[in-house]
Amino acid sequence: MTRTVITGISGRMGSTLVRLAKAASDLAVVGATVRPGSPLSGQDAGLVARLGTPLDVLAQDDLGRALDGAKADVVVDFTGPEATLLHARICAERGVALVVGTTGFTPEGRARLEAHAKRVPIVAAPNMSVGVNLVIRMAAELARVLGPSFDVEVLEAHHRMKKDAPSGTALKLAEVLMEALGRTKDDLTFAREGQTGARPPGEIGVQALRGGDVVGEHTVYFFGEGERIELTHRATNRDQFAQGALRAARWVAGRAPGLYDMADVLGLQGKT
Ligand SMILES: NC(=O)C1=CN([C@@H]2O[C@H](COP(=O)(O)OP(=O)(O)OC[C@H]3O[C@@H](n4cnc5c(N)ncnc54)[C@H](OP(=O)(O)O)[C@@H]3O)[C@@H](O)[C@H]2O)C=CC1
Ligand SMILES: O=C(O)C1=N[C@H](C(=O)O)C[C@H](O)C1
Repeated sequence: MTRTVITGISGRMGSTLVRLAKAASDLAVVGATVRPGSPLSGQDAGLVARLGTPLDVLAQDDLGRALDGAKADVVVDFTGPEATLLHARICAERGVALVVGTTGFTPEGRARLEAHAKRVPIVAAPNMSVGVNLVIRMAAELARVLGPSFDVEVLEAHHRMKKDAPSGTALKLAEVLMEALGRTKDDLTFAREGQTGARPPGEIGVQALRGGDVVGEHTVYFFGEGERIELTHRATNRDQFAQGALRAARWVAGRAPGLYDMADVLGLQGKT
């Protein structure tokens, strides 16, 4: 049984995680948190996560308090960069493994996460869906085989409430495409406007759409002469992200300290 604490349980991902963890016979939800000062603190986690039934675990507005006496194996965190870094510090101090789905870290924030991962095992991935992680690998393979004569563009679409852009997944796609094509960050173009001139060879475009209730869509375009390839993933609900995160939670509990990603969890070997 993997004893699991879930943070941010009133959120879109937090509430999905509570529902799916409760339904899993090999996971026990032993703690849950909401934002500091939230009026939901002290209420039953099942009700806060809108399950309609109690969980017999009280939501706390502090991860330290949620961990007290919980004997947790792992914390699963989909909140925001600042909260996640605080949670990572608490996990490092307490020796508890962590799964991070949060996106939008600055390079400095990412470095702080790496520092905490020297003390405890952390799985961090911008997208926990198994399907998306396979798409990421396929994108790299297509780029390698098609080569520099194809123009590569990444397009993502998300709901109107998303706080960061481009999505963490789009940035990860750009990173693996860059590596596969031998390009650098200087080749990334995040928006176009005005007299841009002809598309420079080697450019990788990354564009973001926001609106409505779009759960998450990513397309990598390979534009060639006389043909074009489009590699698309569309999420129609959040369950696959949460199932991937719970798979990571089972996998990371008891591992050696280190920063892992979903490729490690899924056993995907070799270069992306
Ligand atoms: N890796 C993946 O597969 C996926 C990653 N994501 C990422 O996960 C993150 C969350 O997304 P989403 O669920 O849509 O966002 P939401 O805004 O719906 O949920 C975030 C929750 O975190 C809570 N929160 C904020 N600060 C704290 C804190 N200090 N302690 C506890 N709870 C806190 C918020 O509380 P309040 O409501 O009071 O503000 C909110 O309930 C984003 O970074 C998103 O990009 C999303 C989907 C998949
Ligand atoms: O905020 C979201 O909703 C999502 N964020 C992740 C990202 O930034 O890549 C993953 C998913 O597409 C949903």
